[in-house]
Amino acid sequence: MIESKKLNTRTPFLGCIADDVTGATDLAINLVQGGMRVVQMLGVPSGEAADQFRDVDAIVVALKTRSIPKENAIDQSIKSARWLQRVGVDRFFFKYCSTFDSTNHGNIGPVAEALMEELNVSQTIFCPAFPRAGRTVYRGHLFVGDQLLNESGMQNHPLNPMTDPNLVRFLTKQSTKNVGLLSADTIRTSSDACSDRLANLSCDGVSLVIADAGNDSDLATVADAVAPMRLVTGGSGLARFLPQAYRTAGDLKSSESTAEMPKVSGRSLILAGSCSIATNAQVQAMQPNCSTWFIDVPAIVADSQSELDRLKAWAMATERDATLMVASTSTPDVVAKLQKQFGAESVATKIESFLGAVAKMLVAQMNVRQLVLAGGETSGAIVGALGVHSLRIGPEICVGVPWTETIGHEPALALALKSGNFGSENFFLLALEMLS
Ligand SMILES: Nc1ncnc2c1ncn2[C@@H]1O[C@H](COP(=O)(O)OP(=O)(O)OP(=O)(O)O)[C@@H](O)[C@H]1O
Ligand SMILES: O=C(O)[C@@H](O)C(=O)CO
Repeated sequence: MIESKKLNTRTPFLGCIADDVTGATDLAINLVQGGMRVVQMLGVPSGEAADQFRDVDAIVVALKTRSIPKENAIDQSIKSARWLQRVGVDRFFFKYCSTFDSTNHGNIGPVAEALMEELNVSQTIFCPAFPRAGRTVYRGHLFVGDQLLNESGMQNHPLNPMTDPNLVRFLTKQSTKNVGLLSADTIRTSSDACSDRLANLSCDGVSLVIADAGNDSDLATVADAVAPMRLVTGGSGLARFLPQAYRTAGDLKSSESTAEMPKVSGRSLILAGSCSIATNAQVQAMQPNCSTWFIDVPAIVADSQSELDRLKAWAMATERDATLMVASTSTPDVVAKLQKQFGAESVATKIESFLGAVAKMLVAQMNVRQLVLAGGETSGAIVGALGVHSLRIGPEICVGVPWTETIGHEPALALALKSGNFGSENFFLLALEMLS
């Protein structure tokens, strides 16, 4: 018996596929806090894995697939899953946003179904709840703090406005398989009761199961119940409890996980492309502490190179060590106007690639080495422009946001990738003070 458990424990054990880069670092820090040694990769990984993952329990692959056409999202997710299988991982986790960011067409349902087929899985769980960040699910309805999802500000999201808080109904629209619920009543009975309920749902032909969760104790119970599943899907709230569940099941060895501060000195830069309520407040609160450039969106649509040149001249004229902040962050009325004028997708892409070019220029020419990025799509575009391929996870700045340090990137950079809605009003200052 002991012998077979020994054979079951392997490193890397868990392979994760995240649909955006801030979500990936959120997942990574939660796995580290759960006691796993984690490496984060950016983009679909390729090549053979050498010895580099021998001392790693989990690999987190950060994609940028949340808001792209679903065929493309499926393709990148499956390629990542195949690479993870080649590396030898045993269990898989598909990470999406704790606010279930998606549309009636996907990509959460379609990607999950494609992964199920690839991994030969007949049932999986959908557990976005992240109570420490205020996201809870009750009777299949998603709340942000005290508000239903569709009244939380997420109804104004620039790319995926969330207008239906009923996740069973919403996931059904995106999926081909039957959707059911693992309710709080069952979860609060026991993890065995959850396993029984999952088995009964499976007999009834239900393959996709939304899980309620109102607190960390619910998540720990769900984690115990889903530990045997080859594929689990959800937010980082559940992921925080999976390492212990795998250890209790005898599938994962205990290991020493560390989260060291990045040791990178140089100039600091904040780049904000999120238009969430939290980021709007954070950008406003940071202004007295830095030199700020607000992006003129019509001007970058017309001629982004001239705007980049203007921005460079502004940056050169700032005090030598001043923190710089460049933001497109706007209120919903301004966003709606710009989207009407230029098209939602096109304006988003222009802003993302402009911010990517700003980051590249300021790192290359102005000794910027410490970057705080706000927004998942935004961060994905910027790390892509910088050519960052993997990250070491450092200590947590606030729930779901760690400092990270680039691996194998010249020059080394300290990066904080903040999910749009995470962090208190003084997040940017807090983050930079941790480095000083
Ligand atoms: N002023 C603006 N008008 C229209 N679109 C904008 C504006 N500023 C930013 N955007 C776009 O809105 C999108 C914001 O998405 P992003 O993922 O970066 O933030 P978020 O959704 O708040 O964060 P997260 O995904 O981490 O929750 C980006 O594609 C960005 O380019
Ligand atoms: O789950 C969350 O809320 C975040 O990790 C995220 O994915 C936001 O982009």
